[in-house]
Amino acid sequence: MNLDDIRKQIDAIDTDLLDLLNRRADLVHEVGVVKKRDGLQIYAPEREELVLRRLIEKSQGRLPEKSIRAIYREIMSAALALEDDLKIAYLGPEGTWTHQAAIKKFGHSVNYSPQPNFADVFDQVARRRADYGVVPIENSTEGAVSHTLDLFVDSPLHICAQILMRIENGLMASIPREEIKTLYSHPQVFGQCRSWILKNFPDADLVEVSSTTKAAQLARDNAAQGAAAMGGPLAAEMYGLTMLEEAIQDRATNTTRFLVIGEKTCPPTGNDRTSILFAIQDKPGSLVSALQAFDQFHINMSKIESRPSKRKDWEYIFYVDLAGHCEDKEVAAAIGELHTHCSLVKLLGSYPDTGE
Ligand SMILES: O=C(O)C(=O)C[C@]1(C(=O)O)C=C[C@@H](O)C=C1
Repeated sequence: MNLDDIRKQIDAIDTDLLDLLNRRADLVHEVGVVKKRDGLQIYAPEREELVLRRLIEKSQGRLPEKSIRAIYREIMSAALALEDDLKIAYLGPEGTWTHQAAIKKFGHSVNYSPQPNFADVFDQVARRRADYGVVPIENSTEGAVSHTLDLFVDSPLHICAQILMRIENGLMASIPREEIKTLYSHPQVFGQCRSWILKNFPDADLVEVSSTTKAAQLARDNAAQGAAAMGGPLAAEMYGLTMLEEAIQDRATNTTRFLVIGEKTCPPTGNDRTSILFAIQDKPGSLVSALQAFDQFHINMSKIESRPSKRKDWEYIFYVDLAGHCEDKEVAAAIGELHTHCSLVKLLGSYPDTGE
C-alpha cells in the first residue's frame, strides 16, 4: 500500500472519530442538564477515573496508559466546558508547575485563574469565585508544602482529586553558561537541585523568588548582570530563554503531588486515598492511642506530617493519609475511634489514588 492510500484510510477514520466525538458531546450535554436539575457537581473525578481505568484495561497496552490519559483529558475537558463555564484557581503565575498540574487534570478547554498565594486559591473557591483550586501538597525530595497543610485547618473545602507530576527542572538563561553569576528560583527548586548547584555553580549567588516564572523573568531582565533561572520548560518559553541543561534535579524521579480542592469530596472508585487531620489531647500516650485506631481496623497509613497548631504553643496538628475511602466500613470505624482520643478530627476528603 502506498502513502496516499494509508492517509485516505486515516482521513476516513478521523471523520468517524469526529462524528463519534460529536455524538459523545451531545450525550455530555444531556448529562449536564441532568446534573444541573439534580444539583450535582459538574466535575466528577470518580467517573473520570473509572472511564480511564476501563479504557486503559481495554487497550491492553496498544495505546499506552499515558497516551490514553492525555487524549481523554482533552475529550473530558471539552465535555466539562460544554456542561458549564468552569473556572479553576491555581497558585500562579502562569507557567508554574502548579499551572501545568492544573492543565494535566482539567485540560485546555476550561478557564484558569492564577492566584498570588495559597490563601487566595482557597479563598476564591470558598467564595465561589472559582469552582475548584489546585495547590501543591508535597514533593518527593523536599517533603511537605506546609502552607497548604496549614490552610486546611480552618477551611470548609474538601479534597476531591490528586495530581502527580514528575518535576524536571532545568537551567535557563539568555547568556552563555560561563557568564552566569546569579541563579534565581523558588526555594523548593533550590532544595530539589542542591547537589547539582554545589557541583556546577558553587560560587553563584542564589536568589529565592516567589515562583519559577518570576525567576525566568528576572533572568531575562538581568541577563547583562549574569542572571540565569532554574525551573520548567513553560517558564523558559514564556520569557524566551534557552534551556542550557535539562533535568538538573538531584533525584531523577522528583515528583510533586498536587491536590484539587472544592466544596465536596469525591465518591468511591475502589482504589482511593483519604486525608484527615487531627489534634491530640495533651497527655501521655495520646498520639500512640490515636494511631492505634488505624492498626485496630487494619488501615494502611501512607503518610503522617505534624504542624504547630498556631492556637497554643507546643500543640500540634497531625495530617494523615490512609488507603481507602471514608465510606469504607473500616475507614469510617477507624475515624470514629480516633474521635475518642482527639480534641479535633477533620476529614479533608477521599479521592482516587491515581499514579498520574
Ligand atoms: O459522566 C459525567 O458525569 C460527565 O459529566 C461526563 C464526563 C465525560 O466526559 O466522560 C465529563 C466530565 C466529568 O468530570 C466526568 C465525565
